[in-house]
Amino acid sequence: MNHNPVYLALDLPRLDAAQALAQKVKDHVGGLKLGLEFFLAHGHHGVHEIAKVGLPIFLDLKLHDIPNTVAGAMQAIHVLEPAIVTIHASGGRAMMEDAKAAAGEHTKVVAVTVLTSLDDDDLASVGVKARAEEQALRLAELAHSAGLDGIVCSGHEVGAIKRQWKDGFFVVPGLRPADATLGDQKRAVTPRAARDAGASVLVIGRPISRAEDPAAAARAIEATL
Ligand SMILES: O=c1ccn([C@@H]2O[C@H](COP(=O)(O)O)[C@@H](O)[C@H]2O)c(=O)[nH]1
Repeated sequence: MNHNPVYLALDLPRLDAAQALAQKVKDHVGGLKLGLEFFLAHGHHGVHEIAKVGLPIFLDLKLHDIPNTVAGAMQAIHVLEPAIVTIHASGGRAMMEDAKAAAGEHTKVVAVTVLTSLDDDDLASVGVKARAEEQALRLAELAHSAGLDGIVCSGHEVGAIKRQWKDGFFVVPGLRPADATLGDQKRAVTPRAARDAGASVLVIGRPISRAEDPAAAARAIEATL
């Protein structure tokens, strides 16, 4: 894997716009993340097109269903050879075990613990009594014991999780340079803080994609790491 830990989230509905953005920033990021917005619009063809840029592809599909269905979905994307795929840890141990068993050997399967757009009050409103950090730690432990490669969590809890899972692969989104707006992210830290706390991959979207000069924004973030 490229040593630049930044993966650009290509959350754009148009394939040509996503290709153009990827070309602009490709020398300043280590990989490209394609999420539901892109994959539902462009499917396998879109992934092949973005892969031509030459960077590792992260398919952020956040699969969450019964084990048999998630395993089938993993098999369906096997041919795309993604570097990283996400599933939801709250889908449970059997779902995570079956997802990992169905993934290609070069694909890292990582489980989303607590979305970075949620805070303690949001968790309480869906019946989770634990605080975000406690819940993320619990789900990270479950993902570890299910044999996954790592987890997705915020920069607030990655350090604590890494202390329990020393060789885990930690994907951290919800990153904002000090002067950037949060938008819908509630548990945000700076890219540097996340890296210092032990993140393996730094996922960054709007601070680059919505910048007037995305390449300059990516370069500025790279310079802080
Ligand atoms: O907990 C999570 C899991 C995934 N994401 C994804 O990361 C990017 C963040 O984009 P920004 O524009 O930098 O906020 C986006 O694709 C999310 O789907 C996340 O934010 N939090």
